[in-house]
Amino acid sequence: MALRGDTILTHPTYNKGTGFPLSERKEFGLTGRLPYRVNTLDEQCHRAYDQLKTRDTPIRKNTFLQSLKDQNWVLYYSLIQRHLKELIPIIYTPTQGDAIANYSHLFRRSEGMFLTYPHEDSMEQDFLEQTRGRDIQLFVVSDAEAILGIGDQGVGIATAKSAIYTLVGGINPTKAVSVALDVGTDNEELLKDDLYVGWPQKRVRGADYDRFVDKFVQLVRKHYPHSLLHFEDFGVSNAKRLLDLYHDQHAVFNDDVQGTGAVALAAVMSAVGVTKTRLADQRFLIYGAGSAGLGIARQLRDGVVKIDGVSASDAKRGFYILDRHGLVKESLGQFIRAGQEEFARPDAEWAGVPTDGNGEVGLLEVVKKVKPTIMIGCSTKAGAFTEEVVREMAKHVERPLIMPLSNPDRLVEVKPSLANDWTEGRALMATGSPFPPCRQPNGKEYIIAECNNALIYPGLGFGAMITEARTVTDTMIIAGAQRLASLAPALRDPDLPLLPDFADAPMVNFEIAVAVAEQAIDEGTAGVPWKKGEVRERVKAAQWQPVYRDFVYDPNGAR
Ligand SMILES: NC(=O)c1ccc[n+]([C@@H]2O[C@H](COP(=O)([O-])OP(=O)(O)OC[C@H]3O[C@@H](n4cnc5c(N)ncnc54)[C@H](O)[C@@H]3O)[C@@H](O)[C@H]2O)c1
Ligand SMILES: O=C(O)C[C@H](O)C(=O)O
Ligand SMILES: [Mn+2]
Repeated sequence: MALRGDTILTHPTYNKGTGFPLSERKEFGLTGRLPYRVNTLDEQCHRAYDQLKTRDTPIRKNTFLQSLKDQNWVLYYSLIQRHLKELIPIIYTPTQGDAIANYSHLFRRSEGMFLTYPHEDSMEQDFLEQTRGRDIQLFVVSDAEAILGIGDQGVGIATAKSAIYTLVGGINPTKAVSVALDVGTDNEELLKDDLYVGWPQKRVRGADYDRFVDKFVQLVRKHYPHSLLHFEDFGVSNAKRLLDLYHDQHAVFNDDVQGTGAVALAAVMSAVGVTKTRLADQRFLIYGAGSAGLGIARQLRDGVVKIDGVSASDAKRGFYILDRHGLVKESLGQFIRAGQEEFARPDAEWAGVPTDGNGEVGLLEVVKKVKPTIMIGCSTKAGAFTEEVVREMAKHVERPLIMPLSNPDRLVEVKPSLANDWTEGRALMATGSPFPPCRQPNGKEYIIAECNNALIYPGLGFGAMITEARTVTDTMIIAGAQRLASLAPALRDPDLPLLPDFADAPMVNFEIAVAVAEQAIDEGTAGVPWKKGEVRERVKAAQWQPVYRDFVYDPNGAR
């Protein structure tokens, strides 16, 4: 390595702080630059954790950790790895929502790559400046139009998604880049804010937007043909459309559509294990039919087909989806958005069911008529699953599965404690953000599974990346979901949570990566000539660990 002195101390990839051993201090010109004591990584983590504890709110803890990440990656990842369950909600959902919403005000140091619409002409040069000499395997890109459930955040960058890839999936952070595609914002608050750091113009849409995104995707394809391109929090009019557009060109993955679909399928498989029924026996109600809601609907439908051997048209009959205009039924016409039409219910089926003044059928009426066994929320509408709705559902089903998946936590369709009370502790539950356990009337504690795509996307992505998969197929995703479901605690004991705990997420995602890689090899999507039997060892060997590596000074070497 050719870096020396302050340059190495201010470079988060190489900095070890007081962790530099004496020999390296001498070699890199640091002896006079650091205090006497050489600390172990354990000691450094101890100190950083003590400092973190003095920050009294989640957002202050988030800022502290961000600053640590700007200084020393090994220390940052090692500290979080030691306190994974406590700190994931600080760096990721739900706190990350506040951090992104306040990005311009909390701003200290930029991280990742910013490709901004008015600089379109220099995009290739900008891209190459940021990636030169690097072996990039993963791009996590967002245009920040639909960040969690909090909407358009302009220049919000999905760095937390990348950090989770490292923490949970074992991706080397030097091989991952977060990219902000800044095409403006329609968020008036941001446009009026003098401190806003993004491009303060209305969002570019239509052909200009498509050209800009395409330019970026083609750069990824040209310079990193074997990388995985992960799309995050794009608006509903673009998410699925872009996924379909690039699906056959490159290994692309939309987390909100596919990651959420996969983790929801695993939770539902776990629940049907508890109720000893089949996927094909369920009546699914999905409330909020945007990127996530439709991704889940399609994934569950495909799961019913693949796992229970039912035809696609029969499988589809079990689905009822609702959006802003209530139940999606054929007569909604122009209000049916692309992707919803395949789930639209025939009107004849709803004859005689009470509607509002506009002929729309609301949630309560759908629950009364359909008697769903599963109700999933991805609407961003806090409290939409009211007491009346939940009690009505629980009247007809012994163990209703209720999954309010909207994030962050303040946007959940129903708080688990309320759903637990209203169903006398009978509800099986999984949420998008972490929630405390509930107490059932029999005195038992019920742990609420966290059904967040972070429980699966790091493994899905790693499996695709390591095999240099040419495309990410539905069958690879189902293989990952099935492996996740097989690890569900509820399958061992129905009183246990529907999904593994986040503390076990690294082990779980290792298994998911293996399953996805094996599937890619089986179906011929893999670009590497591996045999299935070697996958486990390959994945293990490729996982990055946050430990200090020895450095040798070489004035002529790379940095
Ligand atoms: N748990 C997870 O892993 C996970 C993953 C992805 C998204 N989410 C959450 O799901 C929510 C939706 O995300 P998305 O990416 O699908 O957003 P989206 O904007 O694509 O979809 C939201 C949908 O909800 C509909 N909607 C809004 N208000 C409604 C209302 N009052 N009644 C019925 N429908 C309504 C919208 O019309 C839209 O179709 C967000 O809160 C997001 O954080 C959770
Ligand atoms: O970011 C998350 O917590 C999950 C999901 O991708 C979301 O958009 O809500
Ligand atoms: Mn998301």
